[in-house]
Amino acid sequence: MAKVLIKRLPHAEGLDLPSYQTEDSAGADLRAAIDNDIVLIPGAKAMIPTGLSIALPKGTEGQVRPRSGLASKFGITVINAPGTVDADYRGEMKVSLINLGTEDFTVERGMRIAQLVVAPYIRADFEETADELPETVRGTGGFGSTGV
Ligand SMILES: O=c1ccn([C@H]2C[C@H](O)[C@@H](COP(=O)(O)OP(=O)(O)OP(=O)(O)O)O2)c(=O)[nH]1
Ligand SMILES: [Mg+2]
Repeated sequence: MAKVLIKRLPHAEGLDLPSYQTEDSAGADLRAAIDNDIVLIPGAKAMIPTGLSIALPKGTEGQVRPRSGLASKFGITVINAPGTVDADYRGEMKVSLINLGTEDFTVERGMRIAQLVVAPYIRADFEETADELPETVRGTGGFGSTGV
């Protein structure tokens, strides 16, 4: 368990903090901190505020991922999935939703719209080389090179 400090902005007053729904859930659900309903017509997108700013531990990122129920039932997903919340970001966390379904979808205040996975990452020290890259069996094969 990593301690993550959260700052609640005024428009998140009364809403639950991100919460894990079961003991071993990887994602903590994020809630919509909106005053009025937002109707997403098919194809429409909207940036939904969470009303929260967070300070993730150094060396971790927040991955903003879709909820599979909203995606499979209604076609509601996160446009930039997985969104990246940097450990040094102190602005409001937001969720970019899009309606890929065929019906209008109404986002209501407090609705659990996406989930946040806190994950470790490593940073690369990118170094250009004039030599060949280390050889591998795969080589340049990709994009279906191993068949379906
Ligand atoms: O789903 C998301 C994705 C990003 N962010 C915030 C936190 C993140 O640290 C910041 C920047 O995100 P990103 O690097 O993905 O966007 P960018 O377009 O590269 O913006 P920037 O130039 O600010 O890095 O925006 C969110 O609140 N939700
Ligand atoms: Mg960026």
